Amino acid sequence: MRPEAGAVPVRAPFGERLAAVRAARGSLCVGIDPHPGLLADWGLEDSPAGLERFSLTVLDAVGPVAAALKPQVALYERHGGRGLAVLETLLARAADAGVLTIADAKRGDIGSTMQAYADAWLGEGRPLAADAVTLNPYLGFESLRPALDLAAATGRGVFVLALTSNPEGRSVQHVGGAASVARSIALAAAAENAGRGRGHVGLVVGATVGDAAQGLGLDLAGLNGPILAPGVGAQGAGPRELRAAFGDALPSVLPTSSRAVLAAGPDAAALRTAAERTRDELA
Ligand SMILES: O=C(O)c1cc(=O)[nH]c(=O)n1[C@@H]1O[C@H](COP(=O)(O)O)[C@@H](O)[C@H]1O
Repeated sequence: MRPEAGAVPVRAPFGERLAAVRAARGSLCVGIDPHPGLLADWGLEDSPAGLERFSLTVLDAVGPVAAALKPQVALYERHGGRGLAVLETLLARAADAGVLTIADAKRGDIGSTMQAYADAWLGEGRPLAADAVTLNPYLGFESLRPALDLAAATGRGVFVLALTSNPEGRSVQHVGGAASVARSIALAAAAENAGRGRGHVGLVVGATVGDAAQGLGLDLAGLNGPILAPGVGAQGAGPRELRAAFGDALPSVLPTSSRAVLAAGPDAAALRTAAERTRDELA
């Protein structure tokens, strides 16, 4: 059972919990992206019932061999309230099973509204609260303050977009050269984590970004927090791309793959094997 809203959190800081899970299960994060085409491939309807079967199958098959599961919330939102109810069920079942969840919601808004997003995705006892949430800093890193503070207070984490895996990201994130937008986000995240054992403020840096992090002077090894690296598999990144993108910071990286692992379903054993193989190839 989840604690009531307002109850004192009992969990350890997110960075500590993540480190413990990684030591036991490795570093792969598997995205749960129930695209209509994948549901069809699995013989499931594009409906809340299909979504639930898909989500819980991935949880049971992959949860025990992954560092975290990352549901992409748009693929639940497109089913309206019943889709969000499935996401709620998935998050609750994962919490009961001791599987860490990162809600890929990419939220970001002016401070007063950000407070509501923070409460929705990180608030104690809230139905959609995950262990961590992805955040979009386009309104300014400091606009994320409610989520940064609530995550710290509740033992949860955030992953702030810095260098995204899509080619269009550079038109915003690389702007400024030596004082790039991406570097300013990385510096702000590192400042949040300073003085903490293992920081709760992570960054999103795509596995596909090549040498952009070094080129723009991002000190990823000095972040003192986790780095979510989507782009493994379907977007073309593998072990070589991860090494090139992260170098010394690799121990902090959670390589992240969705479609390439999910395509192995619906058979649970095949799904688990695909996740283990991906994890071990990247280790
Ligand atoms: O925040 C994310 O998760 C994310 C950031 C990013 O830079 N690139 C990126 O692909 N993602 C998400 O990661 C997942 C990638 O899925 P696959 O390409 O199927 O592995 C999708 O849910 C994306 O929305």
